Amino acid sequence: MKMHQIPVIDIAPFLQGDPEGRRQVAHEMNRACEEIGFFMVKGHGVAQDLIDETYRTAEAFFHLPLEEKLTIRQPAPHISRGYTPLAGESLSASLGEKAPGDLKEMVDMGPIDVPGGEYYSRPEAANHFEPNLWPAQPENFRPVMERYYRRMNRLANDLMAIFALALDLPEDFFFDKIDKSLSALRLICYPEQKEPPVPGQLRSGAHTDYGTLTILTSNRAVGGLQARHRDGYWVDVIPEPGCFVINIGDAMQVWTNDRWVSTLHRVVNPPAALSGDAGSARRQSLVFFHQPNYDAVIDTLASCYGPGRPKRYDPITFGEHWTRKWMATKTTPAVQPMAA
Ligand SMILES: O=C(O)CCC(=O)C(=O)O
Ligand SMILES: [Fe+2]
Repeated sequence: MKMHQIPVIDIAPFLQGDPEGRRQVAHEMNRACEEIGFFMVKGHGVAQDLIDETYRTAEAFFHLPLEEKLTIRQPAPHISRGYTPLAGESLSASLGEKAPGDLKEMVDMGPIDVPGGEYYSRPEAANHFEPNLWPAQPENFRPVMERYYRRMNRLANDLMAIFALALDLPEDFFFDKIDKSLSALRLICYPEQKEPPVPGQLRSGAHTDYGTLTILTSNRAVGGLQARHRDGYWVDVIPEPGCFVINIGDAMQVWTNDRWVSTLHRVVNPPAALSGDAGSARRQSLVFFHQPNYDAVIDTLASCYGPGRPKRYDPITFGEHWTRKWMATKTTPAVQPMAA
């Protein structure tokens, strides 16, 4: 059966530990990852209050005047921290497709609770552990975002254990590749569109995510997320209340030699008739990109290649893969830096 909709998977039977339930959850996830690379999870155990508080805190930040938001502006293109104003990134450029900047503004945060030490100061670690930039307003921004980041990391670790089972590996197979993860939390606001987009301009251009998996929550505004099925058509990803939308990223596709698909996705513009209608066209999302350690080598799993099925990818460290992708997407700044 083809997946014309994104499947919903209840992971409670996995988290509760009953062996039959664990196998069933892993089986469903394998199917979703083979066919469409997207699924929704329920039974994940994350408190709705935490999700709501994080969403509201992000919303309060985006409602601040631009000058205020620019106080934590991304310091340089190679540093994935801080605020990026409208059209400051073009995601389709990560796949070599030139397009105008995406119609979104965002805040990027990286690893928290970094212990420090030799591993974190090697030349290859450069840029991956930059300090986060915290705004003065809203006042609770930092504790809320740190709490959300930690909880998402825990959920991602649970999902990676399910992925290992789904690939017939020991449950802890991925742990030493993600225990110093480069995961990133990104808050995105796609404002209502008062002016029509220029040709080729989307809310987010078509791209794949770079890491292992992405955990997304968003409102249900029109002008939403679409995932491209392996058979070539676009499927609307409509979030179910209480569920997270999960998609897998490039690292899983390389590890599995294309058995699992790092699905192309994009965020489309709202219909012109709704332009300027703030109530229904503003989209906001909280996106947690789970990403391996910078020195984790992403190399095809032994079970995914062999006679008649050659390796399709050369091994690469995650740090190198991420840097290539990230740097390709940076556009010329749309807003001039403020005068000193
Ligand atoms: O905001 C969304 O729904 C998706 C964003 C996304 O795909 C990304 O930033 O990688
Ligand atoms: Fe994405």
